[in-house]
Amino acid sequence: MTRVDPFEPEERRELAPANEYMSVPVTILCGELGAGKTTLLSRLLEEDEREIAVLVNDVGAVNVDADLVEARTDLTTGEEVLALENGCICCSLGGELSRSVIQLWKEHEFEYLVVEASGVGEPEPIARQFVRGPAGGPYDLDAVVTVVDARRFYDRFGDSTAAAPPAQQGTDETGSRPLGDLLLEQIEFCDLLVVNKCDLVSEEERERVVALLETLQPRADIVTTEYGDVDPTMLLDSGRFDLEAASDAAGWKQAIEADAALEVSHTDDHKTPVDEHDHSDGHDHGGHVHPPERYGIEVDTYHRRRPFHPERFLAVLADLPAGLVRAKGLCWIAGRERQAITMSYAGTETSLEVTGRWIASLSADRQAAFRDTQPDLSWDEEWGDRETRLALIGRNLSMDELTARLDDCLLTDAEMDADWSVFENPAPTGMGDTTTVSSVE
Ligand SMILES: Nc1nc2c(ncn2[C@@H]2O[C@H](COP(=O)(O)OP(=O)(O)OP(=O)(O)O)[C@@H](O)[C@H]2O)c(=O)[nH]1
Repeated sequence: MTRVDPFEPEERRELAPANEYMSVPVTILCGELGAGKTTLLSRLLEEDEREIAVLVNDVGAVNVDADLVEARTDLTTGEEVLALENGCICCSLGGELSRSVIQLWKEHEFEYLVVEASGVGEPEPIARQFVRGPAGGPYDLDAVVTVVDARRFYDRFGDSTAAAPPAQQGTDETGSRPLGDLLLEQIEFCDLLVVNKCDLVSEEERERVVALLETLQPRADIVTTEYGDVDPTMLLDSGRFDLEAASDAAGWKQAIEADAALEVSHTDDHKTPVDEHDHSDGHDHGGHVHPPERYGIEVDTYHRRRPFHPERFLAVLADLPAGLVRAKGLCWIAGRERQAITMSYAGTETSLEVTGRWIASLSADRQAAFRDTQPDLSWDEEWGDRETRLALIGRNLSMDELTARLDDCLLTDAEMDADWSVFENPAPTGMGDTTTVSSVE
């Protein structure tokens, strides 16, 4: 098997201040394993006249992608393929990725760089390398593009009432991996969504996929296609990327921010936060901006200032309704008074991860410092900023029922006065620790 080696140096360029050279535009291509990234890329290399360098990263020793792309690429005329062989881009950030792209830039003349992120790479840290990292000098991030397999996406999220999922067609050599957060993170952090394999879905199924994607990611443009047949101008030099906008683009994040903003606009009403069940009917959306409800797709938020009983909450997480597509946000679990825990559900599993500390668990000085910088932070005299605020995105499911089930997990008044440390508690404790709960169908 021939492999494209890290290149023999031809002429070395030296890094100079950014204004002394034209930075090279970069498109990052993400998407689940087998979604069609390589197919799309091969077409792009064929159709675009420019000299395009390609950085492929893949997990595992055999870098099939690099070989495939190489076979379609004429290295002598300038299109270059560099394989990152030592694992995944996102695990070697700041190290191998930056070194590789800078080395590539120094040693080769090319007009455009495409980074094909493996199906398991998180797009945001990769993108940040090209904005804030050392690669931000010679490169200019133009767009993050995520390729979605329409068939597989529909089968996972499209319609829970369908009798039996259609047989896998085409190409699913990787088998059906449990859908982790990653697929949705790739959808939620991008500028353009390419819905590929549309030959394997009906028109109605395709429309449902698009409607769900629009809900999960209201900011991205969406194009539907077969065999990656996308106009190269959609992917290259599109000028779409904006780090701040991309970081805030996720539908769940927007729902939570709208909910929090609504609360701020209603502050001054001196509620007793511990007893505040402000969405108890599940429909108190006030001024939320929700996408039009199509195909039964709905976005809701759940906000409570009373902790969950750990065992009851985990039992509900193990039995979430099939129509729930995405749930994400911070939760307050009794017995974890320091840990701000992010709950993230993406189709089959929920992860609970300690992603920070409640400000209320810091020293008085540090609390004051944080609260000075966040004047809008709602604060309870007894519990401070501890709260649960989740975005819920689903289709054909009763949000009222889900809300009621979550409410049953909240501590009762008697439990509020009990010793919380005696609860059986599988929730994570250390920063970065994660507990994963699989939904039993
Ligand atoms: N039916 C159908 N098959 C497609 C389409 N696009 C790509 N394929 C096939 O799907 C398989 C996977 O496509 P790739 O382009 O290798 O997917 P990838 O995202 O690069 O996959 P990884 O490298 O594993 O991450 C190949 O056999 C393609 O021929 C499409 O639109 N329709």
